[in-house]
Amino acid sequence: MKATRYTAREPGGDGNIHYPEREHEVWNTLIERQLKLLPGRACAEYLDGLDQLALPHDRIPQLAEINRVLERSTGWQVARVPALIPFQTFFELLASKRFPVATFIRTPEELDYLQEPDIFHEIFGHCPLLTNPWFAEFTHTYGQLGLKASKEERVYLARLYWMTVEFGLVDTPQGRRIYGGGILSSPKETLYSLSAEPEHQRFDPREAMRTPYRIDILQPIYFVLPDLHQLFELARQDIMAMVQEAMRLGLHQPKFPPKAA
Ligand SMILES: C[C@H](O)[C@H](O)[C@H]1CNc2nc(N)[nH]c(=O)c2N1
Ligand SMILES: N[C@@H](Cc1ccccc1)C(=O)O
Ligand SMILES: [Fe+2]
Repeated sequence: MKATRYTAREPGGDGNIHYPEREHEVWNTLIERQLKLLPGRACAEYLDGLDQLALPHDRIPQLAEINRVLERSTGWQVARVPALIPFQTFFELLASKRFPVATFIRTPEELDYLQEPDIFHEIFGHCPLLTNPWFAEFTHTYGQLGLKASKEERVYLARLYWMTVEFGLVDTPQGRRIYGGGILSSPKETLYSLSAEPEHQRFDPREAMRTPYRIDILQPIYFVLPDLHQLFELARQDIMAMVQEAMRLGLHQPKFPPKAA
């Protein structure tokens, strides 16, 4: 696990996390910037979830505020974690309808894009869609499968997650839209993902699982769902059989340069 450059903050005696003013300012800059960019770029289900969350602009929200909305809509909760967590913990959380939130926020220098999932990524990027029953069911099923999966199967499942929940796009009658939380929390990747620069492929679960990725660059390829309900359909199919097929067919060549050592 890559060492994180950030330190997650813990709650004080009153149960609240006390962030310094400069960190609330990063949140404010990020949310104001993204709220200008996302109309016409984020999918309707995400924007609906964002309305339900009614996130504050002037401060980093407390996890309890998020939980009140998630509890009411899909029964999900957010769970405070220190940073990137191991697969085992990650799948245990998702399998119990808890989403990991690392309680640190990026520095102004990394505002447009950072390699680690900070609180803005987890809350602004992922939580709005966790108010959507279909998306919540897919994520819950995914966690349960991950828990039962072998080490090698988990690597294929991670690619499926990466190409959907993290970096997925969806075609809609109004045009191509973003649903992946990893894009929605990055001003830079929001614009880049819908541009002609990256490759766009029609979503196929096996192809997604065969496609290697790096977490420290803008993605070279995005998979596009014909509609968001397809994720719900996928949760009802035999994903582990698709994992076996992807393993048998093997990995595609990486579309990115090897990571500088
Ligand atoms: C499967 C997924 O892509 C990734 O590997 C997991 C692992 N650990 C994580 N840890 C945190 N805090 N947040 C995440 O989104 C993830 N994602
Ligand atoms: N790159 C995302 C954060 C992220 C890190 C790692 C995995 C997924 C997303 C952002 O800048 O907001
Ligand atoms: Fe994420």
